[in-house]
Amino acid sequence: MMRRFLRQPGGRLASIFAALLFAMSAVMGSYLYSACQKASADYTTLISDIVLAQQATPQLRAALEESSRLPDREHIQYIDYFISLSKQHLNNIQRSIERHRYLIADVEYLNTHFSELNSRLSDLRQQAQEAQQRPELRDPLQSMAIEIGGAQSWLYNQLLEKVRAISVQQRLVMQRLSIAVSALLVLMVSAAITLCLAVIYLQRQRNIMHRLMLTDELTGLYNRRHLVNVASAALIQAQRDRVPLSLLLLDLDHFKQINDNYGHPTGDEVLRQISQLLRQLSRPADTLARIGGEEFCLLMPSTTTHDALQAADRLRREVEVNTFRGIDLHTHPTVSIGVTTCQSGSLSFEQLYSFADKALYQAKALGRNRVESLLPPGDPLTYTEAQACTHILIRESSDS
Ligand SMILES: Nc1nc2c(ncn2[C@@H]2O[C@H](COP(=O)(O)OP(=O)(O)OP(=O)(O)O)[C@@H](O)[C@H]2O)c(=O)[nH]1
Repeated sequence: MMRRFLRQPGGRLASIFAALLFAMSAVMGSYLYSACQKASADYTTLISDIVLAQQATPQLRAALEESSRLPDREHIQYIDYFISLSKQHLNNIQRSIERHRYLIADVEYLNTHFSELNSRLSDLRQQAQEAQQRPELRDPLQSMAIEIGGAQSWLYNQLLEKVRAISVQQRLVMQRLSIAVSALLVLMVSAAITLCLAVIYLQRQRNIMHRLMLTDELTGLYNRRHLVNVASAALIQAQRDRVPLSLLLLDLDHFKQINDNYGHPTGDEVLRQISQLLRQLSRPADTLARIGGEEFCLLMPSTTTHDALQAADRLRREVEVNTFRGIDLHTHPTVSIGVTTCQSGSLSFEQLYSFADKALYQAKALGRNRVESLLPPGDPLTYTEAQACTHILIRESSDS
C-alpha cells in the first residue's frame, strides 16, 4: 500500500513534505538540546570560578595573620602568592562574564567593584612588601586584609546570587521554549500526517470514481464505455499483429417475462447471477461487459470464428442448464448470441458491433436460445462458411 501511495504524484509530494518536516524537527530538537547543554555548562564554569575565588579569600587572610607573627621573607612571598591567586581568580571571573555576556548581562554594575578590588589587592601587595622593612605597617596590613576579604566576600556573594537568579530565570525560559518547540513540532507532524491521510483518502476516492466510471453498478461487470475503449485498442493491436479478434453479443430471451412474473428485484438478481456465471466462464484475457438492460458483450482477443462459436455455444448451454435462485423452471432464462470476427482489415468497434448485432437479430428471429454469426465482408471466412460452422457446432452440442 505504501509503495502504491509513493507512486502517486500527490503521495510523493506528501512524503517529501513529511520527510522535510521530520528533518526540520530533528534539527530544531538537537539545536535546542545543545543550547540547553551549553547554557548549563557555562553556568557551571562561572560558578566554579566564583567558588574557587571564595576559597582563596580566607587563605589570604590566614597568610596575613601568620605574617604578623613571623614577618620573614618567606611569609611575604607566601602572601604575595595568595594575592596573585586572588587576582587571577578575579580575572577569570571577569573573563567568564565577558565571554558569556548573554548569561549575566545585568551584572555590568559589578565591574567597578572588580576593578576596585583589583587595585586594592595591588595596594595590599605593595603594603606587604613595605611591611617587610617597616614593622609599624603590619597592623594596618591586617586591617586592610580584613577589609579586602569582606569586600571580596560581598562581591562573590552578590555574583553568586545574581548567577543563581539568572540561571533559574533562563532555565524557565528554556523550559518554555522547549514546550513551544515541542508543540510546534507536534503541530507540524500532525499537519504532515493529515496531509498524507488526505492524499490517501483523495486517491481512494479517485479510484472509486474511476471504478464507477468503468463498471456497471448492478452486476459489477465492465460497462459499455470501458468495452469501447478496450475494444478499440484491441482492434488496432489485432490488425497490427494480424490475429483474429471475436466479439460475442449476448441477449437474454424473453427477460420481460421474468420481470413481469417475479418483479424487478428478482429480475435484477437473475441479471447478477447470469453475470457471475458469464464471468466464471470467460477467459482472463477476454473483456466481459454489460452494455444494456439484458445485453452483454464478450470481447475475445486472438480468437478465431470457430473458437468464438464454440465458446458462444458453451455459454448458451451453461445458461440453459444453470439453476437460478428465485425463479421456476418454466421461466428459466436462455440466451441468444451473435458472433462476429475481425480477421483482417481495419474495422472500428461500431462496425464490428453492428455485425454481431445483426447475427444476434438472426438468432432471435430463428427461435432464440441459439448462436448465429456474421463476418465482415471480404474476410477469408465467408458468411456461409460461418453459418455452416455454426450449424456443425449446434449439431455437435445437440448430439452430446
Ligand atoms: N430487472 C431488470 N430488468 C431490466 C433491466 N434493464 C432492462 N430490463 C428489462 O429487460 C426487459 C427487456 O425486454 P425486451 O427488450 O422486450 O426483451 P426480452 O423480453 O428479453 O425479449 P427478447 O429480447 O426479444 O427475447 C424489459 O422488461 C426491461 O424492463 C434491469 O436493470 N433490471
